[in-house]
Formats: sequence, structure tokens, C-alpha cells
Amino acid sequence: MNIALIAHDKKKDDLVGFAVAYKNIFEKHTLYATGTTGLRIIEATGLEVTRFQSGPFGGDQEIGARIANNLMDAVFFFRDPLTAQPHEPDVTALVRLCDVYSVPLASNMGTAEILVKGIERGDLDWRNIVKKETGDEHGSDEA
Ligand SMILES: O=C(CO)COP(=O)(O)O
Repeated sequence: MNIALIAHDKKKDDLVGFAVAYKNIFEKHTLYATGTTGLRIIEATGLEVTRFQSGPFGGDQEIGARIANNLMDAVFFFRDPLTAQPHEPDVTALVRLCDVYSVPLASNMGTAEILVKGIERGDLDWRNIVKKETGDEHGSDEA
């Protein structure tokens, strides 16, 4: 699975802790992240993560483009609901694209716990069927 990891500043500690806790699951997948989040996760876990631009500089849009091209299978996006973001339109667009393409999105720790366990169980294997049907199988090592 191709998995995106993103967190706003006040949620970064939560996502980093989450990545540490579930490193054994995440290491079986292909990971992507916005710039600062990715750096924090790499430093804390040693996991291999492809980093895009920082969110306010286009990182959310880069991940959105991958969703639109059927190259992202799950998104963990720990948003900060209490702080205004300068790139709020990008945040909204990313969430919207998850809904357009039915890509599972965990926007908080509660949903993230369920999603990561579902990934481990193979609950998202239907994504591979979608990719096979559309010919979009590139981008992931995981079958
Ligand atoms: O702003 C973000 C998501 O909207 C995250 O970007 P960073 O990971 O670079 O902080």
C-alpha cells in the first residue's frame, strides 16, 4: 500500500508517536509525507519516507495529485482543528480528493487506530483490485 502521513504542527507529536507505535506495520508499506512531518517521522523511526514539500508550500497538493492518479491507498492526516492554516484551501482540497476517490482518510488518532489495524489485516486489499482494473499498479512494493 502507498500511505501518506501528514500532521499539522500541534499534531505532529501525536503522529510521530503513532508511527513509532506501529512501525512494524508501516515498514511493510511505501510511505509518503509532507516535508516537516516526514522529517520528524524519519528521525523518530528510521522508516523510509518519501518527502514532498512542506504543507504550506504545496505538499498537500502534491499528495492530492497522487490521490487523483490513484497512487495513494490510505491517508493519515492529523489536522489541527483549533488553529487557522495559511493553506486551508489546500487542506480542504486534499480531504475532498480522498472523498472523490474513496481513499481511506484518518484525520485523528481514533480513526487512525482503526485504519492502521485494517491495513495490517488486509482490509484495504480492494485497493489493489481498483489499481489492477485501472492499470495504476505502479508506486508500491506491497502486493
Ligand atoms: O501543513 C501540513 C499539512 O497541511 C503539513 O506540512 P509539514 O509536514 O511540512 O508541516
